[in-house]
Amino acid sequence: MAKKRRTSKAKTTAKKKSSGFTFSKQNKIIFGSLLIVLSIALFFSFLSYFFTWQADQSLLTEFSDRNANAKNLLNKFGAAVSHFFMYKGFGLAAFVFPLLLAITGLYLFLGLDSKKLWSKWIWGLLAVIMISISLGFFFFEKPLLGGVVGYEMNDFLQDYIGRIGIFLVLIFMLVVVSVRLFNFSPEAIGNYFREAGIKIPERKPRQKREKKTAQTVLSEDNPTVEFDLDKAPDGPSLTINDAYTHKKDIPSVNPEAGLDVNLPEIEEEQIALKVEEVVEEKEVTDIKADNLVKKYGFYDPKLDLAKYKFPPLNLLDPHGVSGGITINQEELEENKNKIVSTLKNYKIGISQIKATIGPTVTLYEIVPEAGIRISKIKNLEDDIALSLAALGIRIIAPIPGKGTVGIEVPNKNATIVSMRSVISSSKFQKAEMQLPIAFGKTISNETFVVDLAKMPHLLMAGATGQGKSVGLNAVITSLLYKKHPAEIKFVLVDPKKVELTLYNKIERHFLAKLPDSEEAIITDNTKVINTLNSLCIEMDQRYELLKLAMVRNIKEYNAKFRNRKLNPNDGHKFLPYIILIVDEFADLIMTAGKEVEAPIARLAQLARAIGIHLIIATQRPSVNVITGIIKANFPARVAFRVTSKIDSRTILDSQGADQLIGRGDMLFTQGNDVIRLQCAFVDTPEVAKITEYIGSQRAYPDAHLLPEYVGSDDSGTGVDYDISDRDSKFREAAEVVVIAQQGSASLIQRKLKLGYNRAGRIIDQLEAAGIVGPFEGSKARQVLVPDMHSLELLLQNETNT
Ligand SMILES: Nc1ncnc2c1ncn2[C@@H]1O[C@H](COP(=O)(O)OP(=O)(O)OP(=O)(O)O)[C@@H](O)[C@H]1O
Repeated sequence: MAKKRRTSKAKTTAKKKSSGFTFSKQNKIIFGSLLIVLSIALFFSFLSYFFTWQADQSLLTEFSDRNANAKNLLNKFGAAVSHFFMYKGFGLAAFVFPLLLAITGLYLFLGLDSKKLWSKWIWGLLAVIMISISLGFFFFEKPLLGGVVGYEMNDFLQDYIGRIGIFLVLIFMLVVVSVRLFNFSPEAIGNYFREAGIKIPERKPRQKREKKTAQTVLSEDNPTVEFDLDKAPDGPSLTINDAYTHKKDIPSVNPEAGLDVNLPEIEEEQIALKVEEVVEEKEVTDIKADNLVKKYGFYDPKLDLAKYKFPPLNLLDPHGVSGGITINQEELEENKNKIVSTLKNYKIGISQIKATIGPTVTLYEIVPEAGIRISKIKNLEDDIALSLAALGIRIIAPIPGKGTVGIEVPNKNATIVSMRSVISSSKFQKAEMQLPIAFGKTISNETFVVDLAKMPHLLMAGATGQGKSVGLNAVITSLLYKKHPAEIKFVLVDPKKVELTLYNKIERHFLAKLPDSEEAIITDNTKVINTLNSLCIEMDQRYELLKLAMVRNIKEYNAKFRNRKLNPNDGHKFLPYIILIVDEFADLIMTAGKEVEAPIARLAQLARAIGIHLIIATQRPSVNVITGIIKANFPARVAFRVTSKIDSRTILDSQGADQLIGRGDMLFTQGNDVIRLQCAFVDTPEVAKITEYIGSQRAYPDAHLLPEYVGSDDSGTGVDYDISDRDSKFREAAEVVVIAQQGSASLIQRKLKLGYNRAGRIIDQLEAAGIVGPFEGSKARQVLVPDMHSLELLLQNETNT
């Protein structure tokens, strides 16, 4: 305490002391004006001394005589002071004193920070001496100009270093002043002239003034400097204007001047100049585009259907879910206790447990006690499921990014996540994505939105009745709620013939088809090959356009087209995104075989940049359907519930999909983390309402036409096979087919234990031999030979001919 008091006392005395030395504001004004008046008096005294010094010199001894009058404007005082400062002192350099006094007076009068005054005085006095010596040196015959100091010092120095020595000293002092006050450097001088050469004349004074302020701040220059700077512009400015021809020269950056405040200003101008030069190259097209934009505005692809209205939210059903999830405290408590006791039975202690309630499952995050092995908990999956008497328990050990182990337990009453709730969420509404998809909600009840353009293709799998079709509808609905018909087109492949038929109504708005096809939605697998090949042609054409436009992807291309930088006469057009959706890929592979795989793989590999994205759904995620090449190109995968761990591995490369609970419970991965989601539910009547709403609006005259593909119509079957090239199992296969009266490759596969490809080849050979009919989509082929006897005859005839 005592110490504190002592320090505070010391502070106050210090304050008192310092206030004794500093001027009050009024005193500053008074003293400042006194100095200004004094400086004016000195200035006029000095000025008139030049003309009166001879007349007044004799009076200097009669200072006390009141009758004696001096000729100086300030009479005897003026004469005496001027004599002292100019004659006996520094000659013309004495003018610096009134200047210093005036500056000091102004500082005090205006209440400016007087700390900088010191440097001004030091530089001022130095200037006085320097000017005085210089004048004494150059005007040795007129000693008044340099004063006694100038004369005597010259005299003194001459005795020791001679006139040349004095000259060199003066030059050196000039350099010192220039470096310290004007930041002189050889580069700066060069830059100054070059820069001045490209500047428009009226900007020059501004540059000067900026330089001056910068120096006042940084180098605390003295009044002399300011005086000199004020003079400076007149001299070089004329020559600088004449140097206008150096316009293209870009001044080099002066590293030394980099410390100076006014350097960024110079740098800015350099950058601006560089940019101008780059622009010059593209000038013609850019100016053209700018003019077009000025005249017609940006190109708007939506203009054809300018009055198109996006489907309103009320077309979607809230599915009875008004608020959020209802939490059942008892259930939570019960599950927690069961988890804790089960783990305890296996001697696994828990230091912390936390629950996150999602729409379908609740995630219990546990922090095991130190020293517990994570794998031990992971192995207890089935035991925990047993004790909780619940299906669909999944253990995530550890949860990526967190130091916890997660146990997902299904809620007794799952909440439906309505499509309406995810579409209306701000996350989806505000999504700045190219192709936003609101899949559903995460375990922490957050809306999950992803960009299909980034995926860039999606593989969906799930056993029948687990929510695949609803998932596909959720994807399409999301896009319909966000995209204008001009921006996106769907190519729909629906071998089941019933799942996607509803979208027929929006054919002329949102669907794409082959020019010669009647229906936009492809239900016949044979036609898929043509469509896929057509998409490959579209892909190649788009790449060509991108190359011509010198852009890397569809986003940049469309932006350039909107800015009217691409000429439609050169074949450029606004490119909508194309999304190919195949609802039953396994079926497609089974019927159309390898011919489908090649274009799909090609599209998957290359189509991302040009805006063609594939979504492929399958019930059977077996390895012969989802082959290595397909998997490699579909990093984004969705798994609904599957029946086996193997299926889960095929689709996700990890297990877990077999432990889902169905009804839209799904796992999503985009390459690394697997996220559990509850898929948004959109029912068929809702889809019907949306398509009805869109379909009833003005449409394009036709569906978006894909490039024509001229391939073999019978899709490569009906090829003549040489009898000698036939498969060794051909005869057996023919018998199997005739006995069963069913021309299917899978039958041959099963009965003869062959691979799919070989069975497919044999079927083609059977067709060529006239044993089975042509390919008929999802139906088995017709068997043209009624019985074994006929088959025998047919084959015999063949060998005879
Ligand atoms: N996200 C969901 N939320 C709630 N219920 C769902 C969800 N998804 C699907 N269901 C329920 O599951 C049923 C079957 O879904 P869906 O028709 O999508 O299955 P699927 O996998 O397409 O079957 P299939 O392969 O046989 O066509 C739906 O009728 C619905 O009752």
